Amino acid sequence: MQLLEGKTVLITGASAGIGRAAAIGAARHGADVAINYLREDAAAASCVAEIEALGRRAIAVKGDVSDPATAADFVARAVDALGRVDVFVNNAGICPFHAFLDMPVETFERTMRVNLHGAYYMVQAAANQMVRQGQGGAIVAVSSISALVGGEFQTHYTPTKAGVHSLMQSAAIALGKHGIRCNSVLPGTILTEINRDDLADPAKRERMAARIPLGRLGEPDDLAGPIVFLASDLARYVTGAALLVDGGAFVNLQ
Ligand SMILES: NC(=O)C1=CN([C@@H]2O[C@H](COP(=O)(O)OP(=O)(O)OC[C@H]3O[C@@H](n4cnc5c(N)ncnc54)[C@H](OP(=O)(O)O)[C@@H]3O)[C@@H](O)[C@H]2O)C=CC1
Ligand SMILES: C[C@H](O)[C@@H]1OC(=O)[C@H](O)[C@@H]1O
Repeated sequence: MQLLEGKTVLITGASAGIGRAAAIGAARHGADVAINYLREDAAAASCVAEIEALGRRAIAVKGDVSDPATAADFVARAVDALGRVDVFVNNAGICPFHAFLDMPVETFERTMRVNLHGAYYMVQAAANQMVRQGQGGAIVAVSSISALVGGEFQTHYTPTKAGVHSLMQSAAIALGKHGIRCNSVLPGTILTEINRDDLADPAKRERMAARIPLGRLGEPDDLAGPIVFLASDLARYVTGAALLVDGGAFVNLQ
């Protein structure tokens, strides 16, 4: 069953990791896809090629989500190329691990600007396009288990993920009257570039894996299904919700 047949999906931060898996997952379910990315031209082009090989249309638009102008540009170029916006996935994010007491101001501010401000500008631009189209839509934000729990070296990061989760709750209220649903996914620890250095320490990696009832750290593709589901009409009465995708890590106290 193709859950996104005939839909156009926009995804930020989709040259790699979770965003890329979601982009390809959406294409497998029949969607045309526009991806945003920051630096990796070749990776973005290969994501586009993979989507086209599935028989779907795709474009890649380079831009820094922390710049408000990027949001308007991404949506406008996606509409030019693909015609409309049915689904928006806010995924781009960074997590430069650092201790709290000597957190550099630039690291704190950059993390806030990319993860939270970027989400705000992008969700707002996508929602305005959906309202103009007048046929509703679905917005899925990639928050995190870190919206609910802390991390010693993530004091700048976890508040952004709580903020994204909260943004989806308020946007669900603001946009319900337009038929636009807003939900978040809360991934646990997923093996990507964002945590490659952090998990290079075998002891930490084992400790993280040991608390997961399903017995392994996550892979980007573990997020594709939940994101496609929330984006699809199967979830037509789901809005303001948050779906943990963590192998059970959050509920595993003892
Ligand atoms: N991996 C994990 O364990 C978890 C991740 N998450 C969240 O998932 C999301 C994706 O992370 P993940 O796939 O792991 O990370 P990756 O580092 O693998 O991918 C990050 C993606 O975001 C893009 N990106 C980074 N900064 C910007 C920016 N300023 N503007 C536009 N694009 C940008 C990158 O583009 P490029 O490479 O081209 O520069 C890349 O495509 C993040 O929001 C993260 O917080 C949540 C919970 C757990
Ligand atoms: C990057 C981390 O490994 C990852 O990011 C999150 O949001 C999770 O909480 C993990 O800590």
